[in-house]
Amino acid sequence: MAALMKSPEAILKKAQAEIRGAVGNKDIVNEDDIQKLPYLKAIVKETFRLYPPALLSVPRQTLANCIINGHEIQFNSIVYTNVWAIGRELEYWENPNEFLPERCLNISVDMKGKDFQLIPFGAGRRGCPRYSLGLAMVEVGLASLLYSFDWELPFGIKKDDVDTQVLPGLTMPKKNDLPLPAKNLYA
Ligand code: HEM
Repeated sequence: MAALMKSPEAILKKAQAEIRGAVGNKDIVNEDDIQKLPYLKAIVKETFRLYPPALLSVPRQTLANCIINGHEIQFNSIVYTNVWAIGRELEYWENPNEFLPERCLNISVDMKGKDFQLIPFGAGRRGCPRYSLGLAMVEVGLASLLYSFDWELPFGIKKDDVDTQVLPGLTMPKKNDLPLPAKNLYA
């Protein structure tokens, strides 16, 4: 929501038009609806790229000496993958620090752990085993918020004032709350 509220209003409006068009007057968004919402899915993917909930992977231990990108890694080393930095790597992402959901429309890169430029659910045999459930929870949750409510910034707060700072830790909680007045369309 912070990334959306910081972005040009057209992104939020486009997502809401897509969701409301697909869900109609059904009053509730369910998992089947999500397959008809490519723009919503692109927003979620772009959000996971910029703000992966776990910015470092769970550590791994090497079983043998190896060389990665010219760096010698010794047997028995503990290795962390910086998922946050990979998502902002210029080699893979143009204007990497910008929130641009359009870039995630029609790309083959998915988040299941086989495309290493986007690994918010980790990768390999210890990658997240409930990837599909986690992703569905976020997609249905966000789609429901955008379907049922119109959102605006608190009085006196401008887009540039919305911060995306996070606190350090295993996951990335938002540092400062963003209170958003919501208008329920279906009340
Ligand atoms: C948005 C939601 C979620 C995100 C972003 C997420 C992310 C992750 C990440 C990054 C890892 C470490 C992967 C690695 O180091 O390669 C992980 C592991 C794991 N996740 Fe998730 N996860 C989510 C939801 C869930 C849910 C809903 C469940 C269970 C119902 C779950 C269960 C697990 C378990 C059991 C592991 C450890 C797997 C292992 O060590 O073999 N996750 N998750």
